[in-house]
Amino acid sequence: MSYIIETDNITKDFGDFRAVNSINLKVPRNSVYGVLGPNGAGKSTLISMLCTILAPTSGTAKINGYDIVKEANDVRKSIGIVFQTRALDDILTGREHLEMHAALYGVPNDVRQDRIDEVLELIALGSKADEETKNYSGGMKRRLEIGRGLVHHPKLLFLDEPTLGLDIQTRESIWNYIEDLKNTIDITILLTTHYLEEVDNLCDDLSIIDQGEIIKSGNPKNLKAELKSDTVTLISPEIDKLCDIMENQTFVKDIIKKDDEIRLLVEKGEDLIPEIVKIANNNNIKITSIELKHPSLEEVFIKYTGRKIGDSVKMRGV
Ligand SMILES: Nc1ncnc2c1ncn2[C@@H]1O[C@H](COP(=O)(O)OP(=O)(O)OP(=O)(O)O)[C@@H](O)[C@H]1O
Repeated sequence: MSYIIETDNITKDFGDFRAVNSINLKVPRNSVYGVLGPNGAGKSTLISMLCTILAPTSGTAKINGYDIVKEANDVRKSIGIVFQTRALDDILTGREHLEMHAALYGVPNDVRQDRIDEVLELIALGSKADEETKNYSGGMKRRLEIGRGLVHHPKLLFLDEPTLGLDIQTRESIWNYIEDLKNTIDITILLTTHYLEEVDNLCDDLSIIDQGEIIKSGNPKNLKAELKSDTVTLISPEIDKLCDIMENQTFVKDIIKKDDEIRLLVEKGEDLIPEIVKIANNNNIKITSIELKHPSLEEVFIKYTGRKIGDSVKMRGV
């Protein structure tokens, strides 16, 4: 497989504090990759090194095949960056922002206008292109910032907390744009976030980073499946009898009874549903409702970090 990002024990110390500790990350081309971690986990420090803004203390990385220290210029040409802090000038129009960025990145004059029109269409801002950005909504501003990161046709786009501070509706519309980008152009997107739904909705693969280290990587579906803790909730008018029978089944790891329902903790719940229905039928027990719930990424995060993503980080040092 070809990787657009490959890091080799990349490490960053600030004085005697180790912010990023020997990270080995491999990001496949043309994917959306999530780096998930609580505040202070080291996400921005890692991204800053990959973008050549910060030099690593030790270790190294290749971006699009180029070394981040020895071939920094080639790395910069290969990437687009959208930082979490908003950086638009209120009195410039959307088009002017894109023109400035295109000039800054040396997009040749003869293709510049076409590129800008192409990006405006991609981020659906064509009709607002000549308005000052002070009149844009939060979501439009964010789309413009993403568009700005695309004008020079990067192979890799870094999105640092792309939906931080946006309301849920705007967040969902940004997710749709990111999804469209991935399907429309030849690009890899690396996004850092502490929103679990963002990773679940968008990312092909993810790494959980905590206290400067990668503690688990994989794709969201497999990471959830690995927890082996599906819940099958059953409702029945004969719940006590059903509970007695289910308690004796070897596939039931745990059982919780609440009012007229029981919850069975099982592995691979979808494979077991026919078996559960058959057992109930054989015992003449009517089931009025059956519901399967897979574990969420939140449960994955708690398993590997020992706490919820919103909780503060532990103190750490070298
Ligand atoms: N220039 C610096 N000097 C000293 N410490 C720093 C510096 N930059 C970052 N840190 C520390 O390194 C750790 C990682 O910070 P970083 O910004 O990379 O985390 P993060 O995961 O991006 O957090 P957030 O989600 O809040 O942006 C934090 O404890 C932070 O205080």
